[in-house]
Amino acid sequence: MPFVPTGLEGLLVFEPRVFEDARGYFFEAYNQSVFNQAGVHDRFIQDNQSYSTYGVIRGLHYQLQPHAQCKLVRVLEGTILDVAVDMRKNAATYGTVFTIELSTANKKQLLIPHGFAHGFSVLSQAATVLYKCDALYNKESEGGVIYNDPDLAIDWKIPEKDVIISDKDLLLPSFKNAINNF
Ligand SMILES: Cc1cn([C@H]2C[C@H](O)[C@@H](COP(=O)(O)OP(=O)(O)O[C@H]3O[C@@H](C)C(=O)[C@@H](O)[C@H]3O)O2)c(=O)[nH]c1=O
Repeated sequence: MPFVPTGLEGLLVFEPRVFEDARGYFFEAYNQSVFNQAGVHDRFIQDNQSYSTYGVIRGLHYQLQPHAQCKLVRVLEGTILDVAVDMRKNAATYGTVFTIELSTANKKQLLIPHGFAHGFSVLSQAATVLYKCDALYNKESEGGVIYNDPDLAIDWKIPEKDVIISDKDLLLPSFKNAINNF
């Protein structure tokens, strides 16, 4: 199975089989049947793509129910540190931070179920990130957690002086405050 468990229920690393030959490589970036066979039945209805330069941190973001989004994240160019935080109050892994490098080279994808906050930092000179979502963008239901929350203490692998982050993301609340409204 091309899915690797992470220890957090529903959070999976997808490692596609890559066919290499003299021309280059080929792989199925997404095949609904393969996901279904692994018990993943999310129906993706929106694709997002963003480009960011080194040091950019986007996140941590989520949409509240009933607009919660499952995300399947992959990198088209560069290397990112992808970060998922378990916000599910009744989960054994509530409050756990999971991080993984996703890159053009390793072709790994992260499947993030409902109930997680998501963000990433750009470790390469630039990165183009594509992620599929199972629910549409809904501005009113957007929420998030500040990237440097002291309880989560995430190592984004970017020196503080190099961090580039949106004004909007700098206003995000702490994990403790965000979880009250989650
Ligand atoms: C997320 C999103 C944004 N937008 C618009 C709103 C805004 O004007 C502009 C940029 O939005 P943001 O600053 O929120 O983009 P960004 O900070 O890249 O937001 C994304 O971050 C990553 C980590 C995620 O997990 C995503 O779900 C999403 O929240 O794009 C859409 O039209 N559709 C969308 O689905």
